[in-house]
Amino acid sequence: MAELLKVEALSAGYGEAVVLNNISLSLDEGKTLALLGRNGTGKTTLINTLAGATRQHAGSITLGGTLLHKLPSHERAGVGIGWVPQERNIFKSLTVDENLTAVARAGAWTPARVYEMFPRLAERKTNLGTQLSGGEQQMLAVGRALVLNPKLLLLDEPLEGLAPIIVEELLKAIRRITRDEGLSAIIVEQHPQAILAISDSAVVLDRGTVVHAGTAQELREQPALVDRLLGVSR
Ligand SMILES: Nc1ncnc2c1ncn2[C@@H]1O[C@H](COP(=O)(O)OP(=O)(O)OP(=O)(O)O)[C@@H](O)[C@H]1O
Repeated sequence: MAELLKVEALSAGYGEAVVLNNISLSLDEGKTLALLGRNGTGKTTLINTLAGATRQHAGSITLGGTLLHKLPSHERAGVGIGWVPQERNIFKSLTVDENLTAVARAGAWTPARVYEMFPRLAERKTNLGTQLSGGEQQMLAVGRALVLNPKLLLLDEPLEGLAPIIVEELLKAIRRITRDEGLSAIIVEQHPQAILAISDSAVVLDRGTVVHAGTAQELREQPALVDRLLGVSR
C-alpha cells in the first residue's frame, strides 16, 4: 500500500514556544488514524501543523511526495489537505449552499453528494451559517472539507459537544467517507472507542511527543491500555 503521509522528527508550536517534539508517524493511502491523548497534549497542535497553521521548528511533513513545510495554510488545500478545525470555521454569513459552492473543487465529492450524505443540510440549503445548530455546523464543516476533494481529511474532535443522535449521524458519515469511500483521515477524539472502531491505526500523544503507536485493533482489544495511556483511572 502506498504511503500518503510521512511526518519525520517534527517539532512545532506557537511563535518561539515548542509544543510538539520529535513527532514521527506515517499513514498509508485509504487508511484512518486515530490521534488520541489527554487534554493539552498537542493533538490540535499536530493537526494545525499539518494544515499549516502553526510554526514548524524542525522536521518534515510529506504528503503524496510533496514537502509541505514551505506551503502556507491556504495553499495546502491545493495539495490535498482537507482540514476541519475544532472551531469548525464555516462562513457564518453565507448560506449552506454558498459555503459548499464557494470552495468546491473538481472531483468525486460534489455539493450534491454532501447533501445526499447529510439530508439535514439539504433541508437547510438556503439557511445562513448563523442559523444552524452545532451539529449542522459540524456537518457543513465536514462537507466543506469534502468538496475540496482532499487526499487527506483532518478531523479535530468532530463529535465534541454534540447530542448523541447527531454523534451517531456523524459517526455513520465518517465511517462511510473513510471505510466505504476510502478517503484517508486523521481523527482527533475524546471518545477513543468510537473512533478506534473505525480506525486502522492509532497514535497517542503525551506532552507533545508520541508515547504509543500501533494498530487500532490492539487498543480496541485492550481498553485498560487505552485508559493507562490516556491517564484515566477506573
Ligand atoms: N495558540 C496558542 N498559543 C500558544 N500555546 C498554545 C496555543 N494553542 C495551544 N497552545 C498550547 O499547546 C499545548 C497543546 O495544546 P493542544 O490544543 O494542541 O492540545 P490538545 O491535545 O489538542 O488538547 P485538547 O484536547 O484540550 O484540545 C497546550 O499546552 C496549550 O496551552
